[in-house]
Amino acid sequence: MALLSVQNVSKTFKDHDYRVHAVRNASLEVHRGEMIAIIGPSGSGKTTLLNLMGIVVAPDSGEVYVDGQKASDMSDAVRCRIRNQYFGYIVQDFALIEEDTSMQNILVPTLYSKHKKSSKEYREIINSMAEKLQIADKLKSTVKHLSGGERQRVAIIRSMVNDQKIILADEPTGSLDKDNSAIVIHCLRELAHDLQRAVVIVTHDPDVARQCDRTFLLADGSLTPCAL
Ligand SMILES: Nc1ncnc2c1ncn2[C@@H]1O[C@H](COP(=O)(O)OP(=O)(O)OP(=O)(O)O)[C@@H](O)[C@H]1O
Repeated sequence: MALLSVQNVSKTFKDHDYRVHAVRNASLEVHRGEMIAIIGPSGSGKTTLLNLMGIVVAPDSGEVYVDGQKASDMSDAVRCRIRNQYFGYIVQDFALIEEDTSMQNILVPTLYSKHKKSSKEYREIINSMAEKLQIADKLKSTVKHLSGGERQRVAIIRSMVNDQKIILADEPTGSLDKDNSAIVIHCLRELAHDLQRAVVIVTHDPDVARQCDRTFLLADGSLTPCAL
């Protein structure tokens, strides 16, 4: 069974007097252990599709299933719990708390977790991931002193600290140079292939998309598989 199944979803926004068809009848199945890229021009609906996949936004029509559970059947409380339990988000501008340390930022999702681990267990997970991502020495640093690549690696650890199974990354390399971009993509590949998470990356960058297992093109809200 697919970990995340998006079936014929559409989303329209009303913008003053006219309607914007942000996503039209899109379908996609995401499995454990794979990294998927969604590419497309600006305004083609990529962020909206990611929000639909992450059950942040409800579709006008169509359905989203998370690990077989139908999103439209969930109460607000259940949807919120499923979102926290299953999804990790990585966004372009990192969305970190600048005045806090890397460790404090990474621990934020654990504050809302229903299945709390002991602080020793969290420390072990975080230290092992930080070693892999080569930022173990930055865990006690204040985020405002970190480079862009370091911040993004902190955001990656935060996205998986609660054992989230699906990582949704919106332009995760958008503000990074080539070297840092390569490190971040390498980390996301490890999350997918070694740790069996499902990773979905929205990107403008064909080089990033080429490193994914499958690529889809979103054009004017319509999603189609694409070979690069
Ligand atoms: N809340 C909203 N209200 C009105 N229109 C919206 C809203 N959110 C998105 N849109 C419109 O829907 C379309 C798709 O937007 P979206 O942000 O999903 O595109 P995108 O592919 O992620 O763009 P970019 O690559 O520039 O970030 C755009 O025309 C956008 O203006």
